[in-house]
Amino acid sequence: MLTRACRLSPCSHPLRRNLTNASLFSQQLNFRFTMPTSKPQPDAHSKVLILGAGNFGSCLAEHLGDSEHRVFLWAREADLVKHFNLHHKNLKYLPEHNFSKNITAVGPDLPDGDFINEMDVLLFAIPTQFLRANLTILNRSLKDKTKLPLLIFVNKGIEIGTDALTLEIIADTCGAGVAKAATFISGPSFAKEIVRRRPTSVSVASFTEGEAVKTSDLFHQPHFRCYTGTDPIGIELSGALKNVYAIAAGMSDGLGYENNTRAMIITRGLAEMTCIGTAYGASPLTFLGLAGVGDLFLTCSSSSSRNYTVGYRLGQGESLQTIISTLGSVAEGVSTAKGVKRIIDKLGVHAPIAAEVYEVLYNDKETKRAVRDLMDLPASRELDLPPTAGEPARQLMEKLGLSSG
Ligand SMILES: NC(=O)c1ccc[n+]([C@@H]2O[C@H](COP(=O)([O-])OP(=O)(O)OC[C@H]3O[C@@H](n4cnc5c(N)ncnc54)[C@H](O)[C@@H]3O)[C@@H](O)[C@H]2O)c1
Ligand SMILES: O=P(O)(O)OC[C@H](O)CO
Repeated sequence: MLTRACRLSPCSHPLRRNLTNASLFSQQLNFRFTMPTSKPQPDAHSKVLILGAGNFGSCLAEHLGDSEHRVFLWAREADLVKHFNLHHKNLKYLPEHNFSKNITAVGPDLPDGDFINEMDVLLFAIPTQFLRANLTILNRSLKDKTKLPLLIFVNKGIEIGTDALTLEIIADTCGAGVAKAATFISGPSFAKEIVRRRPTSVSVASFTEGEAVKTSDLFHQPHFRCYTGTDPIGIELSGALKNVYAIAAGMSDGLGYENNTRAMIITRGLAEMTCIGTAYGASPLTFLGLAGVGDLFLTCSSSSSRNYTVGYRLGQGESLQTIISTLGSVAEGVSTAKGVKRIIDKLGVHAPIAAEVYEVLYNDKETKRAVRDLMDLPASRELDLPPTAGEPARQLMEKLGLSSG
C-alpha cells in the first residue's frame, strides 16, 4: 500500500484515549481559566474591518455586506482601493463580481488606531507569511485589550522559519490575551462560489464556545452555515495541512494518474493529517469535520484550488518558479510544506505523502519518482494513531497562559 503512515509507539486503544484526553482537557480549560472575550455579539449594523482584499477577504466582505453590516475592506494595493470605491469591482482578484455598496475600500496604509478602535469586528484575510508584519503594526492600535473587537482569522498556513500556527503569531505580536480571544474559520469554501451564494458550510473554532458562536451568528445566512467547536489548534492544522495534500492530489492528476490514485491520496492524506494533528495535541475528531476532510476533499478534487493547480502543473512538468510567478494568487501549501516537514520530523510522525511533496517542492525530486517511492513503501497497518503526547500544543497553551499542568 501507499504508506506506512503515522506509526509512533503503538498504544492499545488510541482513539478512545485521545478522545478522553481531548474532552477532559477542554473541561479543565473551561473550569480553570477565565477566558478573555470580545465585545458583545455584533448586532445587525456592526462595523466590520476586513484586512486583505484578495479573493477571500473581498468575498467575505461581500458576504457580510449582504447582512447590512458596515463593511470596510483594507487593500494594500492603492489602485484597487480607488477602483473599488468608484466601481464596486475588485479587478485584481474577483473581476467578474459586482460588490455590495455597503463595502468601502480603505488603504493602502493600514487604518489608524481611532478607526481600528471603532470596529466591532476585525477579520484577517492576510496570507500566513504576511500576518506577523501586519499584526505587529496593528497591535499598536489595539488600545484597550479588555474590550477587543471580535477577532476572526481565515488564513490556512504555517509560518516559514518559525513553524508557528496563527495562534502563536498573534501571541507573539499582540499578546496572549488577544490570541486567546481569536476565532478561526476554516472549511471547504472557494471564494468565487460564496459570492455566487452557493450553499456552503465551514468550521468555526475558538478556545471558548461563546466566541465561536458570535462568529457563527455573524456569518450565518440561508446559504452559509457554520459549525462551532473549541479546538482552534486542530482547526488551524486542518486548514494548513490540507493545502499540502491538495498539491499531492494535483500532482497525481497532472501526471495522468486517475481516480483510484486521487482517492488514495485523499484517504491516506486524511490519515496523515489526523496523525500529525493528534501528535501535535489536537483532537483527532477535528480532522473528520468540515475544516479537515471537508476541505481536503474539496481542494484535492477541484482545479479551482490554487494548491491543486500548483501540484497539477508540477505533474505536467512545469517548474515551481514558473508556476508561482504566473499563478496570480497565493497557494499557502507551498510555504506550509516547509513547516509541515519540520513538524513531522520533530514529532517523529511518519507522513510520507507530506514528506514527498516537500521533496518535490524543495529538493527538485521528480514527481513520478515521488509517487513510485510512496508505492514502494512496505505494507503497513491502516491507522495507528499516535498517543496524545501533544508537546507542541502544550507549549503553545503554556505560552497563552492556558497550561493545565
Ligand atoms: N480564496 C479562497 O477561496 C480561500 C478560502 C478560504 C481561505 N483562504 C485563505 O485566505 C487567505 C488569503 O487568501 P486569498 O485567497 O484571499 O489570497 P489571494 O491570493 O487572493 O490574495 C492575496 C492577498 O494577500 C495580500 N498580500 C500580499 N502581500 C501582502 C503583504 N506583504 N502584506 C499583507 N497582505 C499581502 C494581497 O494584497 C491580497 O489581499 C489564505 O491564507 C488562504 O489560504 C482562501
Ligand atoms: O485555492 P486553495 O487551494 O487555496 O483553496 C481555497 C480554500 O482553502 C478552499 O476551502
